[in-house]
Amino acid sequence: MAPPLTTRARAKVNLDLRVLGRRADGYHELESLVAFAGVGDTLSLDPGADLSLTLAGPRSKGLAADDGNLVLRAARSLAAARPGLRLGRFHLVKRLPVASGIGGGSADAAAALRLLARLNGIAPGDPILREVATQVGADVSVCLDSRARLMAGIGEKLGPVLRLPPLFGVLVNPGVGVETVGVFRALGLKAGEVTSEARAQNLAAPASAADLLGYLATTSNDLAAPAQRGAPVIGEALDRLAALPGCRLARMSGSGATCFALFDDCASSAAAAKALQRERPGWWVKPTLLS
Ligand SMILES: C[C@](O)(CO)[C@H](O)COP(=O)(O)OP(=O)(O)OC[C@H]1O[C@@H](n2ccc(N)nc2=O)[C@H](O)[C@@H]1O
Ligand SMILES: Nc1ncnc2c1ncn2[C@@H]1O[C@H](COP(=O)(O)OP(=O)(O)OP(=O)(O)O)[C@@H](O)[C@H]1O
Repeated sequence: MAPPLTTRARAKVNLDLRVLGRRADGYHELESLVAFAGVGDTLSLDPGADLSLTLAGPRSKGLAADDGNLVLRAARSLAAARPGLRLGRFHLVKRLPVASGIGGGSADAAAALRLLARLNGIAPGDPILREVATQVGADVSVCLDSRARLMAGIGEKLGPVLRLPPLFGVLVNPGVGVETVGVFRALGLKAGEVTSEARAQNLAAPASAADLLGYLATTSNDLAAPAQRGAPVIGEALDRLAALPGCRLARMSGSGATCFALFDDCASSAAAAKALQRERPGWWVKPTLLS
């Protein structure tokens, strides 16, 4: 029997996030520099006639392997677009906190599309993958190849891949689930309202980590304030991160509650993660390279 096909579903980190306005359909136009972490879920696919999903892993509790799971939603959407698509049994090892601003579900959906593409001889660059990804969720498209780049529109417009200098990060989730829809709503924008101009379209890959940190210091995450109003513990996570020795930047990712901090080297990020985990044993704390 052939071994199952396997892929990683890496966490997405929004290094910055500007909300530019709200479209007539209610979705928000964004501009965000996105990077990917070394930590993630693992998805495998055992080819077979019927589509199914099983779950395991430290973060699978509370997540259902039902039709609402983004792995099955992505598979069904691709099957609808490609009649006759070969399917199979998916197995997801869930390590990323659910509803946490690091796109775990989106990464899983993108991973499902990659595995089905491999099984069915669909080329990674086939436009059908991008089309289906965009239907499944705003973040799924950027997770298809999980490379650092600028993301715009509602998440469907992707800039060229950026080779970022290595970033030594720590990811922290203070244990609260945050629903993306509520955070966007809390911005209070009216349909059709424009709040700011696009700014970063011509962003070139920064030559050094210092250049990138310099750029990031001029930006922010516009969703942090509304997310913190709903979940004040996010403010505590940001304060704890900022107080760690060697922290160069502490910021929330996506719609929260996961926050990240950046350090100059691997030893500093590892020491910081260890110290924070000791201080807050109930929080999810991961030192990781962002690229
Ligand atoms: C905040 C980010 O994580 C930044 O990367 C993403 O924009 C969110 O992406 P996502 O979780 O894949 O979002 P979806 O599952 O497509 O949308 C969830 C809900 O968030 C709101 N939403 C999402 C994306 C967007 N650009 N504008 C929105 O207003 C919509 O109300 C939508 O119903
Ligand atoms: N495989 C999956 N993994 C995680 N969440 C899933 C999955 N399938 C469905 N969901 C549902 O999707 C919603 C969003 O989960 P996810 O973990 O992707 O949020 P997120 O990290 O905030 O995403 P983003 O950063 O893209 O906004 C949750 O309400 C969750 O119940």
